[in-house]
Amino acid sequence: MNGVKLTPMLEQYLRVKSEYPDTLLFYRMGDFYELFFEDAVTASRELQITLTSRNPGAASPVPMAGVPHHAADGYLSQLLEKGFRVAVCDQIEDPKLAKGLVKRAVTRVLTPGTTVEDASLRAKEHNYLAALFWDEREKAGGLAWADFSTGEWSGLFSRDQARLWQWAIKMSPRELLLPDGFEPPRQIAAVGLQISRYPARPHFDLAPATQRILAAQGVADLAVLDVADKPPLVRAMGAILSYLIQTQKQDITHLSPFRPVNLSKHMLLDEVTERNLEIFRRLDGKKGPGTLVHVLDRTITPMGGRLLESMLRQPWLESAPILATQEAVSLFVTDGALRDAVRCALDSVYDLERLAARIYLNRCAPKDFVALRQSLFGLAALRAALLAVPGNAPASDACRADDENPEPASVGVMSSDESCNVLSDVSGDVSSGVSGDVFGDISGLDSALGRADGPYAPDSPVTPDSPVTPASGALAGLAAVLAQWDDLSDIRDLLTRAFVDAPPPLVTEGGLFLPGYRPELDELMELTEHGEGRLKELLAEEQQASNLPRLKLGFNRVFGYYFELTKSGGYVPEHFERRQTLADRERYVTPRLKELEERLMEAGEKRKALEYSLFREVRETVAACRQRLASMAGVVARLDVWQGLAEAAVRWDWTRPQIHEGLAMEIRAGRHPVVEAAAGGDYIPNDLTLDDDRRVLLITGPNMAGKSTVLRQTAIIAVLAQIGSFVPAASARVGLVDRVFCRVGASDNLAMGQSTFMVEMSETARILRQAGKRSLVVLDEIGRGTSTFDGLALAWAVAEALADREEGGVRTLFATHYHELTRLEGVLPGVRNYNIAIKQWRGDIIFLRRLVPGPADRSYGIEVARLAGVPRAVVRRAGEILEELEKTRDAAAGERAGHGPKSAGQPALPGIFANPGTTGETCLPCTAHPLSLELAALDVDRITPLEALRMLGDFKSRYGGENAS
Ligand SMILES: Nc1ncnc2c1ncn2[C@@H]1O[C@H](COP(=O)(O)OP(=O)(O)OP(=O)(O)O)[C@@H](O)[C@H]1O
Repeated sequence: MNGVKLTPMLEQYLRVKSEYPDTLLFYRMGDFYELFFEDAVTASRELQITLTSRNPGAASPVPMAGVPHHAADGYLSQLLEKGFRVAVCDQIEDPKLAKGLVKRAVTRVLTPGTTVEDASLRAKEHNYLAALFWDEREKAGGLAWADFSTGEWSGLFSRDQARLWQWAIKMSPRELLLPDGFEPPRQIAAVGLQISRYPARPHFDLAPATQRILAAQGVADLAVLDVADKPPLVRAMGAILSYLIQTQKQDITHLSPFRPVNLSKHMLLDEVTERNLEIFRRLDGKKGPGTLVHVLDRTITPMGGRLLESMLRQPWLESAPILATQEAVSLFVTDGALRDAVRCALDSVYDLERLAARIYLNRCAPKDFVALRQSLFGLAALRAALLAVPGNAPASDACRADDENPEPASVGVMSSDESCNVLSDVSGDVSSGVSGDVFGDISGLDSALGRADGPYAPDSPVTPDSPVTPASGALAGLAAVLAQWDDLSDIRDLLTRAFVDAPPPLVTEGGLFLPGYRPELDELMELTEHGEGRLKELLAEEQQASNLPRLKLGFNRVFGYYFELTKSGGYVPEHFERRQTLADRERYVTPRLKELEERLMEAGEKRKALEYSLFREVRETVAACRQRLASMAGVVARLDVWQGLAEAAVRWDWTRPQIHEGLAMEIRAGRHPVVEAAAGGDYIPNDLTLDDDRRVLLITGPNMAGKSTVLRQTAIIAVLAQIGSFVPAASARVGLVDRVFCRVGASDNLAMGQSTFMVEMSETARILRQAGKRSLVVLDEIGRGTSTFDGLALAWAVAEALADREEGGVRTLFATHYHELTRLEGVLPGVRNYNIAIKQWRGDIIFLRRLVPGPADRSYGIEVARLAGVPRAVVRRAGEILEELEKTRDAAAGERAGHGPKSAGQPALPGIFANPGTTGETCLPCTAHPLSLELAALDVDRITPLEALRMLGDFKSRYGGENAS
């Protein structure tokens, strides 16, 4: 900037820019937004727009780049997508009236986490802005997140910083606010979260945070929001509000009531499990095909998609909402006509939730009202579809879309006829807003289902293992929804009367409203659109009244409109005022012509101004209905999720699982939904049971046999069951799961600054500490990332620690190539061997994909390598080496034991597995060392460092042998 001669305009620019140093400043000049200096260079590179200069030819030219203001949205969303923050500086006075330089000010700051424009949002995904605060002295922290585009917000308090970071990764916010100086772990950089740093004061300060929250939520006490005793969470929430106020330049009042995550009500799926189960992204980080959500998501509206996403992130842990959802899904499964009709109606419902928020925030364009109007017609159609259930045919015939889906063979719910009868009998309460469902109850359905005498009444808990039978709750749920239904017909009628079908993009240009909406506007429209006709009418009147058939109408810049007569003489009416005399003609005006002309001239401007004010009036009317809109958006989201889950169930032939509060899981003919979708009809289903006798399944089998698949399908079935979905199995009984841990051996996380093995072990440590009796642990080849002996020893110890618990082993599926582990069966309670069967045929192996009891005989790694196309010579050589290794192993075992056991495919571990003097029975530490038992029982999270030190001394003195002090 040195040497640049600053004009007043550039001085103004730099003054504004200095207040927004971390943003690109879009500076309004006429019909363009211009960027200068560094910003111009950046924008021209990122947006591929021309870089020019403000003062070409000057000694120090000022770089400049610009975009037309009417096309700014597209450019803004590109910048947001790339992670930039943009301050929009508008002219805040009419340039025509300005004395000197036009006043300008930043009217909003756009950031990736606060955007509300569709172009910068993904329809079926939330767009979270998050803030994390950690109080080092109190050892407690809070993470809050808000979707500004919908108004949903939530968060959690924890005394475990690692847990907060895990949640931060899991919620994957577009932007994360951190207090200055608070360093995030390296994972955060690796997962690509955008961090914005803010001074702790005043953004995270407790007192102002409290004030901001109370004002934003319209409550007098934080206790109402259940955060009064969670100061770090209050600080994080306060930071979010402060950031929103700062960027949006307006009060933030549209957020729904804050609901902290209630960990006791939801199944916990940490971010590693989500990743390993490929729920939202494949292991390679990509979205789309290959993920569970891609197979499952048959929702139609954005709200439905987002609700499904929330449900998958936090499945329920309580049976009531699961059963309620199952009931509703069952109804849509059995009644294909209803499902079709509802799908058809949903098709015309746009993103009601975000539309309502945009309108409320005054960030809407005319097209938003047209979309809203259409959505409200969709609401009426939706209600008609639901009401038509008793008659069945009429509503669905009109828009029956696809009959290709076969009905599922077995669904244990009532017939649609039975359903219909109940539909109109029961009323209930419909919760407001989509977010109402996400982390709390689905109150409409729950309350309808939780009838005092019903099997799912909240105070009649499902007893362990008691089967849950279908009930007529779905109809009650639907009836409850219908009883509270609001078509918003007043708003629909208003919008129908008001807006044309294809309004222009800008509110200031006019052309938005329909004739007949307001008489005064009609007049102006008539003038602007039919002004010429009016003039012609006046001409005809004058010609007739004065009998001047040769009278003409003309226009010039000096006089405007005029009448013209030739000088041939003759009569000139009295009210004609001469304006100009030419050689052969004279030009006149009349009072009526002047008045008409004035009205014509003004009409264009007046019309624009009137339309603008009418637009604002309509906006305010609709904004006042935000609560009703949000409430219906919630209803639509729920219906959409129900029908979507039903559609998936029918499409993939899934069944309704039985949920119970015991610990057993029985899956008959289970399938992995994603692998099945790819394999088509070739998928081979498997049975799997976890119960008291079979608590820890050790699954062996050749590479490629299908171990990981069966492991993950079980976890996925549990997740699906607990969101209330049907599951890919012929039948399933699922004992409620409070946490799923899914770890895959050699996941590479170099980018996160940890070695593969380190990552694996820290994840394993977390499981051993956190997994409880109700958890489901899925371990896929743990221990593979180190030397064989270390790996085997660790895998062994981990399996022991999970199986050998006072309250009974943790439900665990453990896939391993360490065949030695199979010896744990019969030694530790609940451990059972399974393998995935193969067949050998002419030296090749055939994968049968069947899970069968018993251990596998060996790994068949070399055979699989051959199948994979490893060159023959290498395969042959590997065979020879394997033979040598086995001979050495047998000889060594023979030396030590005389006749040691022939281990299955792995070298025995000296000193651990060989047991001299026995005849080949299992020789591992059948009973664990007392120290390991004590360690296993120790809850490290609950002891202080001092206690730990004391215990260490104690262990050393008791088990330290000679060296014990
Ligand atoms: N039940 C099944 N039916 C059909 N195909 C299957 C089935 N199970 C697995 N497959 C196919 O086999 C492939 C390998 O399965 P998977 O990764 O589960 O094997 P694995 O035993 O875990 O192998 P490795 O030990 O090498 O990790 C899958 O990608 C899938 O294509």
